[in-house]
Amino acid sequence: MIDEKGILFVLSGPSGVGKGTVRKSLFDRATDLKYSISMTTRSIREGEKEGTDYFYKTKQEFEDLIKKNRLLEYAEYVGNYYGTPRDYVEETLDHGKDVFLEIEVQGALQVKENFPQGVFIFLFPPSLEELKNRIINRGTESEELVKNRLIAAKTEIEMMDAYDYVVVNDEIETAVQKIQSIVQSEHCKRERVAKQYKKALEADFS
Ligand SMILES: Nc1ncnc2c1ncn2[C@@H]1O[C@H](COP(=O)(O)OP(=O)(O)OP(=O)(O)O)[C@@H](O)[C@H]1O
Ligand SMILES: Nc1nc2c(ncn2[C@@H]2O[C@H](COP(=O)(O)O)[C@@H](O)[C@H]2O)c(=O)[nH]1
Repeated sequence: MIDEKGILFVLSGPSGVGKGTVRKSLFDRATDLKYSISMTTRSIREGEKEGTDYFYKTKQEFEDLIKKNRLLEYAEYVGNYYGTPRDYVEETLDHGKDVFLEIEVQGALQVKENFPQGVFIFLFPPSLEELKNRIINRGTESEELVKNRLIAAKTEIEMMDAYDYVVVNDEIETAVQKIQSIVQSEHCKRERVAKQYKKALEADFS
């Protein structure tokens, strides 16, 4: 059967590289992508909203979700849990809609095991110095947390080869356009495969 499910796109990259900024700019444009809102145990930041940025959970609530297998993937990242709701992603893909995840690397690797047909994009900083400046200037984390996130960034960058695409986030506009191009070309690839499959089926039955 021709696969009519949606495509799963996964965006990762070190903390402060600009994943959230690029994703929001992508979603501000006309897009058919559906964003999967994650669950987290981290505290809500000023300006964030429950159900828009995250679903905020206690540690106990999060561990219950893990036990009940309600998460497609989850990871402990710099002292907090983060995870992707399984039902939302599976149901949306089954309805033929594309899903976009913005998650860290350990979680992305778990997703890759279950969805090898997914499209994995790594957002890379123009330089490590710029990465550090961005996370410090965002001003949302204490000095210690910034330090821990930068330590995690090193390990994350080492895993970059596991991704299908690397996009450098120098100019936001350029990075967003590149991700839009990736989305379009992945659709074209699948259309081509579907056409080839259809042709082979017709030949079989003629
Ligand atoms: N291309 C860019 N040029 C300059 N500044 C940028 C760019 N992209 C993002 N920023 C800024 O860098 C900071 C970090 O961006 P953002 O919060 O989107 O990163 P993130 O990768 O989502 O981080 P985290 O993983 O910690 O949530 C923000 O202050 C944002 O405004
Ligand atoms: N494995 C997962 N990682 C996630 C998920 N949602 C967000 N994240 C990533 O966590 C870090 C920290 O996020 P922050 O909002 O505290 O700055 C960042 O890399 C996010 O992309 C998820 O569901 N699973």
